[in-house]
Amino acid sequence: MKKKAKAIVVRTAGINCDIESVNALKMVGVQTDLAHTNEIVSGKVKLTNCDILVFPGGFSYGDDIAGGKIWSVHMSKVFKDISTVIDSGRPVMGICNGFQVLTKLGFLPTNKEHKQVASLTFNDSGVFIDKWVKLKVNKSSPCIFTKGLDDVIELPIAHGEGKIIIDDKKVLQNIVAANAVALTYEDNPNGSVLDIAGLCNDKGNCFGLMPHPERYAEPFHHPAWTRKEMRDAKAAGLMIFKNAVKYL
Ligand SMILES: NC(=O)CC[C@H](N)C(=O)O
Repeated sequence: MKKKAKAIVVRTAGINCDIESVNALKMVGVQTDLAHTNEIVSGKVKLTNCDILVFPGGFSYGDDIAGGKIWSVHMSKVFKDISTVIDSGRPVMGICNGFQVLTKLGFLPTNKEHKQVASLTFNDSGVFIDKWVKLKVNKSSPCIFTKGLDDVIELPIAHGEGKIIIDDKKVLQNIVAANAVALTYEDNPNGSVLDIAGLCNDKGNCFGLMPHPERYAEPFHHPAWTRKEMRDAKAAGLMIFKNAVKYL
């Protein structure tokens, strides 16, 4: 892509990782607009005008009903525009609360009817988990965001509803067959089926993940950053954003 890529980061009441997501995109050279959900629903901001679309993490509408539920109802008013962006192959990422939204809208996992076939619900432990975790990268996945990452990366998680549940065995089979599980937990902290931490669509351009890549955009974001090897390490979270640009 010759011209500077343009991204839209969507925010709404209760979102708290929007600025970090904007920052990560700017760090990889993307011109990024932060748009409120109301501006998008009213038509003031058109989602189809971006090259990269990000739904960041947080506690939209206070996690009322379920994490991401109310936000997904608002975003369903521009369902067609989100579909257009995804179907055209542009990178779309839902981080944590954003992943809950993409799932509740029926964009993840891939299914032709865009029905909700999965959900993210309460962690098995019943408590909010906030810690750094090790994640295995599925090298066979079509996910454009995880290309070239190390076999195992570290990112922080911070969620109460990170357990992905999928009842339909066919959906599970399709996910496995398509290598849609791009990231798995080494030590499943929430009880997710298949240890899923990150899931992409069949084409690999739409990606939802519970860990927070925007919170590891600089080596010093890592808790062990004062150790020489970590100071020199590449921040895995930033690589995920960089991959979106590389793909364009
Ligand atoms: N950090 C987040 O985006 C968390 C998502 C949601 N509020 C949860 O607790 O599950």
